[in-house]
Amino acid sequence: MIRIKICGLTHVDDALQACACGADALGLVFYEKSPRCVTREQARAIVAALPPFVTTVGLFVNESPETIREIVDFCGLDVIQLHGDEGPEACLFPPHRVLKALRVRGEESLAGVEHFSVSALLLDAWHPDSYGGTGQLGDWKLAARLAAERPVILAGGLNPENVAEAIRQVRPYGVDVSSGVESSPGRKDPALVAAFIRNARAAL
Ligand SMILES: O=C(O)c1ccccc1N[C@@H]1O[C@H](COP(=O)(O)O)[C@@H](O)[C@H]1O
Repeated sequence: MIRIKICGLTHVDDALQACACGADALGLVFYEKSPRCVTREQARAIVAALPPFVTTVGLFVNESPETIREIVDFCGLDVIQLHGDEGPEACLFPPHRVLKALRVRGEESLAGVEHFSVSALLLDAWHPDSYGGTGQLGDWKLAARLAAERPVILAGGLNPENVAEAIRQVRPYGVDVSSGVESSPGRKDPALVAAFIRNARAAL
């Protein structure tokens, strides 16, 4: 069964709509340079409004461990997503589960992945000017190779049109989408979110 994460929520109503469509996880971005960045207070209000059995993920880019722990505790987040240049030793937050994002640009981007003791690797597209949320398509061939060995969450440029084919080719543990289901940066389009989840579930 494919797990689906909708990332970059900034409003309670968008988050509830994603849950109503069957999202397994919701991502909240704590990176000031992102157009999807939320304050701790906004994130806490979104988490508090969610129904049970939905996993909340806090996304951080090169943030200090102390700040990450503070935010995770304050907001009641379930999972930590590290989407910057964090090395293996910076990905340990017991007892929290961690997703480490790798921005893939060729084979060498995956050198040393065996050193990451994380719940899953999230494979995103590489972009020269941005850490993520760019809508740039990832490398599905490399992702498929890694997904055969360990849990991989596929991200980067997914949308309702390509998500089923991506799942067929890569066979990931889960998929993650941000810009591909937006009406504008930070706001989700209800029809696109519904179509993304429907098409992902219909894959395979
Ligand atoms: O969403 C952002 O603004 C963001 C900023 C910094 C790092 C990661 C970010 N988002 C993550 O990027 C990938 C791919 O996004 P997209 O679907 O291509 O728009 C995804 O994991 C987002 O969670």
